[in-house]
Amino acid sequence: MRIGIMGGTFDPVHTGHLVAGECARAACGLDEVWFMPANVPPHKPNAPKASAEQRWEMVCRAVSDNPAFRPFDHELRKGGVSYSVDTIRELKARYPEHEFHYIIGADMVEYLPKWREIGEIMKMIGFIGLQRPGFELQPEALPAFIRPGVRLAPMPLLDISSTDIRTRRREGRSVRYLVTAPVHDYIEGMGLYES
Ligand SMILES: Nc1ncnc2c1ncn2[C@@H]1O[C@H](COP(=O)(O)OP(=O)(O)OP(=O)(O)O)[C@@H](O)[C@H]1O
Ligand SMILES: O=C(O)c1ccc[n+]([C@@H]2O[C@H](COP(=O)([O-])O)[C@@H](O)[C@H]2O)c1
Repeated sequence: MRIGIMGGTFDPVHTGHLVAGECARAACGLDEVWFMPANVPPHKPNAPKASAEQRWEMVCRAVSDNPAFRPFDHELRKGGVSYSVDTIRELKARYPEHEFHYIIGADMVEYLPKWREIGEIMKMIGFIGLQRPGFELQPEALPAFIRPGVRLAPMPLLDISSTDIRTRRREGRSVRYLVTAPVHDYIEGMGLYES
């Protein structure tokens, strides 16, 4: 099968992530998209606000109504810092029958040259890049060894981020519809991201 890996901190998972996964699936003929929360994201200076268990629960709730979406706990189970080079190596060894593609938003496309062992990663997997407000998708600006490995998929610009959702919650503002209803219920029920 053709599998899209949607990796993220998902603190919390939001509608932008789901639309990105769906647009990548449709544009690139993916059979499934696996939503994989990072245990410790490699490049974020601050630890996630929600626990690994809470981020996992939100991802499970967010994808539960879509048969083509799956929550995938590989990096949470493994623990430690979630370097993609290790994850991709492990996935290819564990699932030789699948063809993997890595789905990322425009901010991560810009950041790709800084990923650990990016040269090795580009030999193992292709990326699907999606537009995101505030970031230019400029494949021509990427180093020559990365450029051919990044395919762009169209997506309506959605100015939604986990940071904004956490800020809204801290300020007592609504996040309804920025996250799915089951995720919204969970955030409210647990009092997540309140001041
Ligand atoms: N609105 C969006 N449109 C397109 N891609 C997105 C969007 N939000 C996140 N992504 C992509 O989803 C992946 C996971 O993102 P992440 O979990 O860090 O969410 P985030 O909203 O960027 O979080 P934060 O605001 O906490 O940094 C990344 O590849 C990111 O580029
Ligand atoms: O391996 C790396 O060096 C690396 C650097 C930055 C991001 N990533 C991965 O990219 C995905 C999106 O990251 P984030 O932090 O925006 O949620 C997530 O799966 C990260 O583990 C990976």
